[in-house]
Amino acid sequence: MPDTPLIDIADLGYRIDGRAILDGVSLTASERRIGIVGRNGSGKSTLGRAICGLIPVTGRVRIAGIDVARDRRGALGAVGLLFQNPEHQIIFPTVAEELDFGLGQMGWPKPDRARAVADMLARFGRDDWADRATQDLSHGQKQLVCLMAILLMAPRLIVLDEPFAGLDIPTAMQLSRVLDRLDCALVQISHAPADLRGYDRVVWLERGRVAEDGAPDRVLAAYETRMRALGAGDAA
Ligand SMILES: Nc1ncnc2c1ncn2[C@@H]1O[C@H](COP(=O)(O)OP(=O)(O)OP(=O)(O)O)[C@@H](O)[C@H]1O
Repeated sequence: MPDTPLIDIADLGYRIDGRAILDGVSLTASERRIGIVGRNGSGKSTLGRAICGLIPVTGRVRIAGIDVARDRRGALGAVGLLFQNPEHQIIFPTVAEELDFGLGQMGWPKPDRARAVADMLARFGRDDWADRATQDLSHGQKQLVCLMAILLMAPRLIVLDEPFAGLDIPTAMQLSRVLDRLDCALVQISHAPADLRGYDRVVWLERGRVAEDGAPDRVLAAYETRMRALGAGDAA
């Protein structure tokens, strides 16, 4: 289906206690690198979860043609989410078990899973991590485990929720290189324009709605000007 957009979102809505968190968001996109910016509480993480089919929204969310909220198994091969906090993602005591889980969910036989997990660890030069306790890993190491777990499922799209938050400079540079090399499409959520340098398209969310959508230079310049104006006053 060459004409199927990678991201097909129409009139997306999500409410908590009657309050609109996402309100009429529409986005059709097939770019490889898409940024989502917006200030704290604008709905970025919620949109990320909606793109992955993890929350009950109104409207349409299709990723690579898959209705991600209804077709959960199909969604695993379509889109993966790197959570803002890896503590919220990791559930198993060892790295190998953590990496194995998603493939099990996808129905892979055990020997194939073990081979794929070993290959993934080798790809990142972490062959000795299989039996490491996940709870003993640093924040950046946990994040890498989460990213490896997603890559094993080979989704068409990965949503990264503030992936650089809390990383020191070398770890951030390493992650940046890892992300640059990925073949799959990325949606990166950030409030730092510098994180989205070189991206193909940027969507600016404001109070759960799309404020601007388009070329990064234009959207990020408008976003930064607006954020600085807000920051200069005391009412932000
Ligand atoms: N479980 C929840 N219960 C109540 N309100 C929530 C819940 N989850 C999100 N919200 C509210 O929804 C709004 C959007 O939150 P969201 O986390 O999507 O914003 P964000 O743009 O990712 O923010 P940040 O940059 O601070 O991470 C916020 O006002 C938040 O308080």
